Amino acid sequence: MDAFKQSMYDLIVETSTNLPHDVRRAIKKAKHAENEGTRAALSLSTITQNIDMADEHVLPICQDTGLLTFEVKVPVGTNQLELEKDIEEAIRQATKDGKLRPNSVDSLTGENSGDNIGPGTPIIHFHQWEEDYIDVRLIIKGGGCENKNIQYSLPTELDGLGRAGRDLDGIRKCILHSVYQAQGQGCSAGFIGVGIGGDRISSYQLAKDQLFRHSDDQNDNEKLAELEDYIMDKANTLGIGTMGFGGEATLLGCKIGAMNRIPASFFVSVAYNCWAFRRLGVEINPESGEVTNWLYQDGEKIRFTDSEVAATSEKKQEEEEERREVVLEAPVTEEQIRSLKVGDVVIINGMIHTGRDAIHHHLMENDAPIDLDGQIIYHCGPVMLKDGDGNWQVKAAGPTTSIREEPFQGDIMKKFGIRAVIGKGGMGEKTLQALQEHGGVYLNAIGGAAQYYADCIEGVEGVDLMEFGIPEAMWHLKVNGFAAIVTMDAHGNSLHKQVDQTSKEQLSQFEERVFS
Ligand SMILES: O=C(O)C[C@H](O)C(=O)O
Ligand code: SF4
Repeated sequence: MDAFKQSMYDLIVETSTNLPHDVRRAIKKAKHAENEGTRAALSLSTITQNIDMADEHVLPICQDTGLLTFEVKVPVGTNQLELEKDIEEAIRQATKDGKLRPNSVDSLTGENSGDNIGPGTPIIHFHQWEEDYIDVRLIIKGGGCENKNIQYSLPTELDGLGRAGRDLDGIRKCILHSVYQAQGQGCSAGFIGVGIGGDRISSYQLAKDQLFRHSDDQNDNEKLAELEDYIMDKANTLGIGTMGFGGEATLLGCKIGAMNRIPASFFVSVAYNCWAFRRLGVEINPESGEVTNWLYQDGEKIRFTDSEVAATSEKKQEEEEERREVVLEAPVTEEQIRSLKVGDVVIINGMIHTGRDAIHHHLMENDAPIDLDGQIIYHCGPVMLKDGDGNWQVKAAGPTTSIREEPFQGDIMKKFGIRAVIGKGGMGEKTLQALQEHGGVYLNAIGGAAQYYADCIEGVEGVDLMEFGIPEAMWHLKVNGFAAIVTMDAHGNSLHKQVDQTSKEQLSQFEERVFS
């Protein structure tokens, strides 16, 4: 590999496996904000444990290694075509090495290109500049948080906040609303980049550009600096918390940029990024292709397993939340499931089977490749690699956003006798009703904790429907000590519904004008 290609490979691997120092600082702060002993605090501990594991094993922090987006600044006269080729080669290699999940899928046929290269993937933006070095910034942003991006066209009416007009106060309302609507589905606590003005496209681009700002920088624009502080303060009172379990840490960072617009349009765009905020940058010598400086790595690197940081929180919970631990092993009976309640922690041993979008779609029309009676389905698209002996190894395996399966989940559970599904972010009314009728339960795993869960997987016992590609196939996994929390039970209770309601009530307290 020549030097530039190697530098790009290093950038990709480092971005996927090692969170930048500024992001680590923000997560540490959140840990101190959470009340000790709560679900949110325990989930944050899993997250920080996962961050350290990914770093130590040089494996993906989250199994969704996202859409790779490069922002490249080059001295005038640099051959951009050469750089593009090298970046693509580096991506191919990182995919082969299990540092990236094959994530590039044909939008019409569903076919996975297998190497992360395809029309539109990766995204590479080149810009020329007057400096004498190359600056490459990379963000790998997963699908769950990308789906929670939102764009507002002002004036508009907002749930809980009323009318948002074409002024700073209307912008304020949109941003607060964007955090509320994301709930836990984008693996909160999250970071947001906000773009004001432009057209629909440039507004979103500006929002994403904000994610390249340093987490602890100060906005040059006084009004926007004030708004950023206000949002950080108020969004963290919404009570959404880690993974939407309720809690004190909902937003880890807020960066806002503004540009001109044309008189008839007024857009506010929000790019939501999960806690697994994977973005890094390097400065490169254009002659040698070597890295001269790593960006976002100033200050000390926080390692969460250090005893001082591991002590979760400064705040003590007044009353310990009641928590029951139940061990489950498939096949699970209806009686076992009906005995579970929201808040119980379930420890799973034995077999679980992955199934996400393509599998759910398939199962609506077809038979299952194995008997699913009493079984547990895991909404997960893992990173898998074959070892030297041709055996599959799990490299990363956290949950995916479950709500996408809402139209199918209840029917599929009933059709095949499935008793439990594990996912993240919760599901809706249709599934909640089916859980009640059929005797089923929804278990929430911690989003992004891909190393933590991969560690619970003792073996891969087989795979079906490989034609859907690695993330979408049905993997049969033997697990030991796989922990998840009951967030929807067979008695009509849903923690997600409850947090949505309370956070909406909280949101409505911010209806009054603040900025004139
Ligand atoms: O695709 C995945 O594995 C997860 C996705 O990023 C999600 O948050 O749903
Ligand atoms: S699973 Fe969660 S942490 Fe991973 S990319 Fe999706 S939103 Fe981010």
